[in-house]
Amino acid sequence: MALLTPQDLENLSVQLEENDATIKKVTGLDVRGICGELYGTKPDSQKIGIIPISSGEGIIGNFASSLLFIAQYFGLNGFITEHPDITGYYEAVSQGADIILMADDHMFVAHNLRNGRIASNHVATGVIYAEIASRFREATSKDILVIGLGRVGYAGAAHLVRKGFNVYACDPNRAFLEKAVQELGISPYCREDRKRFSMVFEATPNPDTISEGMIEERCLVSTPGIPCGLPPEIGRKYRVDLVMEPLVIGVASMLYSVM
Ligand SMILES: N[C@@H](CCCCNC(=O)[C@H]1CCC=N1)C(=O)O
Ligand SMILES: [Mg+2]
Repeated sequence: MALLTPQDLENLSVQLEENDATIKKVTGLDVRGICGELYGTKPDSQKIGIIPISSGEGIIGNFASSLLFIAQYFGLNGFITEHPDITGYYEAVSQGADIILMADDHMFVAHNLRNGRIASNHVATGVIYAEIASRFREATSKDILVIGLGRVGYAGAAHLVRKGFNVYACDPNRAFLEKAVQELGISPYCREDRKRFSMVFEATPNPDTISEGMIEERCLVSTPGIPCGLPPEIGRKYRVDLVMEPLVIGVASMLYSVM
């Protein structure tokens, strides 16, 4: 799994402001509004214990401080533990954390100690970015394209199927595609069909996965993927809105889902 870098997390508040404005423009709601409708919850000043985890590739610069910014942005009472790992866990619980946020190289979780709910970043991120794409007010049909069927893409595709969208999907890994066809009933997207979409949810760790033949002249691309799947020249040539932000939107989805 691709890990965030400290550079990805610079200017997070600017990235959030720009993306929230775009989301509001194309869906009618901002991130708070969409998360509230998606999960039927709202933040209530819960205490958020942020625990740095030193396993694997180790602590990522800007990661814990970014989570603190996100908690505060959504009106929550965040704190970063002085120590990492188990010592940090003990500290967070002793300090009365209602929700624990911590990540190793494979899983990033939000665990609500009061109601027992737990969320993973990859599912919460897939769901929220798919949801954003599906709420494009100028969409011309219920057809939606999902690019990438890994942990994030699959979760988003499953969410869109549940919501009754016509999900077309592609992934270079044929086993991933087969699994999604079997389990979700999605339709494989083939370039030869020359079918164009006004809503695209992209969840791959590769650049330039979106080509001209895939999108309508007016289109919304929603992606947590790093680097961006939309080539800049295509974004300029067509009336494409892009929602792309490395962490805040996915973490908002995690937090709202465990409230
Ligand atoms: N152990 C490190 C955090 C590691 C996070 C790795 N996971 C990712 O980069 C995922 C989460 C969102 C996007 N990619 C620390 O505590 O500083
Ligand atoms: Mg995000």
